[in-house]
Amino acid sequence: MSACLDIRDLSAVLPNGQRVLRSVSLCVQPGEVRALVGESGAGKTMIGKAVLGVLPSSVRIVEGDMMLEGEDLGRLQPKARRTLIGARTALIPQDPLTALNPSRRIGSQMTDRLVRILGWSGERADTRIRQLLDEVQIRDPDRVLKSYPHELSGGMRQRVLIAAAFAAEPRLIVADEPTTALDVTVQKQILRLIVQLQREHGTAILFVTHDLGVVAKISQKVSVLYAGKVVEEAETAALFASPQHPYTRALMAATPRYTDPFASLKPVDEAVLAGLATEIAAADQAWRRPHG
Ligand SMILES: Nc1ncnc2c1ncn2[C@@H]1O[C@H](COP(=O)(O)OP(=O)(O)OP(=O)(O)O)[C@@H](O)[C@H]1O
Repeated sequence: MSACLDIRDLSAVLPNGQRVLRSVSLCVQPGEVRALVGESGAGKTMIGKAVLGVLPSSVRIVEGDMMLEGEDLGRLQPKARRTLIGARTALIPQDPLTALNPSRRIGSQMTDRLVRILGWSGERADTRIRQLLDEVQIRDPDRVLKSYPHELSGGMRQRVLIAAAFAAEPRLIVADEPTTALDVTVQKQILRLIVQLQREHGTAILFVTHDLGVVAKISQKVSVLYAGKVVEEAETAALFASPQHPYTRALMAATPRYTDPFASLKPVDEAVLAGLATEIAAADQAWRRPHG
């Protein structure tokens, strides 16, 4: 069986030649949750955007392959690629408010993707959306479907977007810090909901987070990123039991009680960061030689 997502040696650069992704490789099996963890600017969101085909125009992929259920995305024509990505993937974004159009009712926004991208009838889309609203425990679907985004709480808006993401039965969901913009009390409920739906639907998730506590709760495998480079990947339990890379250990040490959302973060050890900078500079130099 092919992997759900197989990224090999993916490098992306800015117009000035700076690499924002450095030979990234990772594989997500069907139904598996893979966490991408790292500090701000590590390139977690960039990987998600590369998979969804929505990289900023200033970022150019210069090397590597991305296979979605065995289909090589790089070999497809742009239209075929968009269709494939639209049918097989979905996004749960970080900020539900900015992800929703403020001037349109929730109902039409939720059915839109099913009707426009997947060609479903309005009736089929409406039935499916109501089914999913029930799964995300929204008990008054009529009111929610008629509401505008600002009329719902942050948690409700994220429930709506989770329902929309699962509605078309994607094979892979990119969840980009889906609880970060929410109140701490709501974060746990939303995380629990994502796990529940992920298990019930057997969907693979690429879960972007800076929070090791979330990694421990949600994922089976984890890639630790720094400066666009995967510095370590492992089964989640193995990573916590025995982190191999000095940066992973430093990241854990910087979050002493990483299961506690109220624990204060400390800066990552500077000597470790200096070592990493040297490692990355050497890798960049070696990479530049054949790439001009
Ligand atoms: N639109 C853009 N154009 C150019 N560079 C960008 C753009 N967006 C992000 N970057 C750069 O790409 C690198 C990776 O950014 P990315 O947003 O993927 O990090 P991240 O790990 O998701 O961080 P955060 O947790 O802060 O979202 C950073 O150096 C960032 O400055």
